[in-house]
Amino acid sequence: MTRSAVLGAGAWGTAFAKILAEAGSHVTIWARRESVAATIRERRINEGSLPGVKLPERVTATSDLAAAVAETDFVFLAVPSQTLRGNLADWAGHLPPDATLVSLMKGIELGTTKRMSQVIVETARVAPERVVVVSGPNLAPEIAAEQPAATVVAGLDAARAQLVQQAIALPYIRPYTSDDVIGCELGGAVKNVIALAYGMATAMGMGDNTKASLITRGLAETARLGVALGADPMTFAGLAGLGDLVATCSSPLSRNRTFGEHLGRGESLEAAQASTKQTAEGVKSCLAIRDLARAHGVEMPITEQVERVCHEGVDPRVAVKLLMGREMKPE
Ligand SMILES: NC(=O)C1=CN([C@@H]2O[C@H](COP(=O)(O)OP(=O)(O)OC[C@H]3O[C@@H](n4cnc5c(N)ncnc54)[C@H](O)[C@@H]3O)[C@@H](O)[C@H]2O)C=CC1
Ligand SMILES: O=C(CO)COP(=O)(O)O
Repeated sequence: MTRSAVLGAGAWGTAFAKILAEAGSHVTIWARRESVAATIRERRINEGSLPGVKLPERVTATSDLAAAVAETDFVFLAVPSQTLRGNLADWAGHLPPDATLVSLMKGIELGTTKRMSQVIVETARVAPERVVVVSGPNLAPEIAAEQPAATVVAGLDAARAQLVQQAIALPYIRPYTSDDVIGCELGGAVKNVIALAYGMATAMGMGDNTKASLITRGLAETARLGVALGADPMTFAGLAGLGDLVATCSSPLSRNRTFGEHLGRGESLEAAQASTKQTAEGVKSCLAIRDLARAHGVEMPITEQVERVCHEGVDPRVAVKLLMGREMKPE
């Protein structure tokens, strides 16, 4: 039987531990707080992150990192993107020498503009072939409720990607493999930014034409950046591109969309942060994605405006006017 560690006891790490255990792994969740680890161990619940979900017997938890990763085949990383580098700096020395490191995160690092797999390679000092990414339309509460969904397992080493695919396949999870790590990671990170815009549009009472336009043009700018970075454009028509974008934008369960709704109601960034507790990755990633796009000479007008609303105090209504008033061009 395989052994897996899930590092990060948030909504996704917890839902993913349930998947892994049901698919046959022994799973240890690492939680930062011992009280969270103890409740998972003793009562098999993580009420703060995934309320009402009972975890299988094969899931245990600890706040001791070395114990969590000991003798594991797979180490799944599910901490907020901006904390990954700091965490891995502490963890790198404990990781088993041949374990596959799997990123479940959807963000781009501030300052460096690196994708999560790049941060893992650099900080854990591992070969890129050891890193696999899982990304797709996978809202944690729906997955925990065992509603059928598909996802993508992307890796440079096809054999490792297939092992991860087998480790998470279930009657309600259909994983596809891919070799497009760049495309899958960008799809996951940029959709959070577009979902912020979608949430703003929703709160401003905008209709379905506006929302369809945002999704479509949001995907266009994601694919433009992806192609500039070497991604396969077809990835953006797949689960990690359009699939995740549609799920995140259309679901009231999305933290990014919900955060955007707060901003669309005229709240400041600080007020929105105070009323939403969980991670809304797009809020920070929009800055990094904007910088990445500028560095590659790629236009990302929606991302630029989301960044201005989030971090420069621009009124979302003004952002809409600016987007609509851009110079005319072919699609
Ligand atoms: N929730 C979802 O539906 C999905 C989330 N993701 C991605 O998974 C990643 C994790 O997100 P969630 O679990 O949803 O977030 P969350 O907000 O539910 O949980 C984040 C967890 O990280 C912990 N944490 C915060 N700061 C930390 C630090 N400095 N070091 C270590 N741990 C820290 C928190 O205590 C919390 O347990 C994100 O990149 C997100 O985009 C991907 C797919 C689905
Ligand atoms: O990535 C997700 C769904 O695939 C979760 O989206 P949020 O982080 O916006 O909740």
